[in-house]
Amino acid sequence: MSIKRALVSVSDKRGIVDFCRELSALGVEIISTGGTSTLLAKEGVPVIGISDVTGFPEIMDGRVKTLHPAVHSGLLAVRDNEEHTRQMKELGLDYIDLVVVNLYPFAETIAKPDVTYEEAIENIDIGGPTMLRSAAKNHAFVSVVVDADDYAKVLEEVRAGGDTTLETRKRLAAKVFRHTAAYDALISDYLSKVTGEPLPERYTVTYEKIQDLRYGENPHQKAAFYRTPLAASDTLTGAEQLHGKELSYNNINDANAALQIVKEFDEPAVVAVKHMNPCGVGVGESILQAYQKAYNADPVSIFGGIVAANRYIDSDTANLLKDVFLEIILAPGFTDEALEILTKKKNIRLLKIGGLGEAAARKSSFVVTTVEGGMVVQESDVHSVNPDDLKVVTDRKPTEEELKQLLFGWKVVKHVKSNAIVLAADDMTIGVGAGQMNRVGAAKIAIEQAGDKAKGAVLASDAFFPMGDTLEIAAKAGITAVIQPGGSVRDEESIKVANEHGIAMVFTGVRHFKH
Ligand SMILES: NC(=O)c1ncn([C@@H]2O[C@H](COP(=O)(O)O)[C@@H](O)[C@H]2O)c1NC=O
Repeated sequence: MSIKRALVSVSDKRGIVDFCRELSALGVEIISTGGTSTLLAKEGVPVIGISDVTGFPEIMDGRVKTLHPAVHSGLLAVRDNEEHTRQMKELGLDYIDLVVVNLYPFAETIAKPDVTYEEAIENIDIGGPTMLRSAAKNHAFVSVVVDADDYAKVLEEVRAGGDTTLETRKRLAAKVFRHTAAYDALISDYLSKVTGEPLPERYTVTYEKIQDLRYGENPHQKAAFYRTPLAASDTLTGAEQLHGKELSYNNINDANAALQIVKEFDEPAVVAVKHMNPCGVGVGESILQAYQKAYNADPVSIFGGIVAANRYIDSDTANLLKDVFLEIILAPGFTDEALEILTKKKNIRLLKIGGLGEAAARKSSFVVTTVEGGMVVQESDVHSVNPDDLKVVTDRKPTEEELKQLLFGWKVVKHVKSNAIVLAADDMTIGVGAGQMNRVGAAKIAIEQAGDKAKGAVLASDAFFPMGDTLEIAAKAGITAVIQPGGSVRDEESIKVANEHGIAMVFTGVRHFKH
């Protein structure tokens, strides 16, 4: 067999003229639709209009142009089936051996901030996917190209043997079904959101590959990095890497964790992360001051960590950062001087992430966690506490300064793996107890890390205290104020201990488990 007839109908017209010119030179007859055929004709590529094949005009603003038996019989006929061949002859139909189609730009359309519902709907391609599916189903005989990156390979094979190989056709068909599935997933996602069904009976999401990773969490695990087609610019998937080697799987997770925490703050803030937990968080009047606090919070753990800042990194901050071994620094940007200083370090990765520090309310999205055989999906935890909603449950109210530190600690503890306790003082974390199997254990770790600094500091707990023991050790360490959700049947026990030690305690009414 050889490719004699191709149907070409593309929205993204990059590379199409050269591809068709070559095909034509190889003796392939080109059939095409409205805009594509106009372009080909203008560029001097011989082309037959689709209406000449269907005997039917392109109608309804292009809604119906290739949806015709003359097209789909030509694509779907099983060439070695006598009955199919007989029917084709009887009806005067011709085979189509190659389909080159890419679809209306639905993703780009709905990404536009001012897109109307009508515009989105009009950009749902119907004829294109129908041709792609027909051709892909019949890949035993028909070649189908949905990605301009495959033009070269197809040409190479047609040049060499008049047709593509069955192996290539199978590969192209699989790619088509991935493409149409992703296209439909995006449409269904858009409509589910419009109709207010974010967790429908079928969860059809689509991701596109950013890059293969060298390995996963460990060197024996394969891994790749994907993004949703509509990822916001202030996400890791939208980061611009300014310097350094490729991100690793662990880098991506850690950087993402750092990013989520730094987004909590409107004022200059710096977050240092190790193994997806914050080891140091600081806020200050400048990014330099915030970094100094984040560093001093735990000068040991920051080694080999990831640092996220919500302001430009300046030269003073860069001069301090350069002396620490860090995997990544991510920030909304770096001054030229800072870049000059930091790019001297070969092994550091510098990421620029737009939109940080702009104090925009955090948008809720959905977080997927796989379990063997399935997954669980939940809204992301973007709850932030309003100081007016805090309930003082102790005899003593927190002072203004205590309240400030409590709210700071609360923003951080939300991002620490449960059970989580964070001690804070002077706008920085001084002790982080993460991922413990009991709350008092997390408190012990945080208190031990803080040492003498625990005296006069505040404590934030991601969930309520099931008994009074955590308050006991907090009081012993010199903690003066506590923030926690409340809601335990034994809240009274903790309140009693707090009152006995003059601790001011507030309830948020909201829990921030993070597993
Ligand atoms: N309606 C149809 O029969 C139909 N056939 C092909 N298309 C699409 O029309 C686009 C190309 O249009 P044009 O050649 O007019 O620029 C392609 O994205 C193709 O997928 C169609 N459009 C939408 O459904």
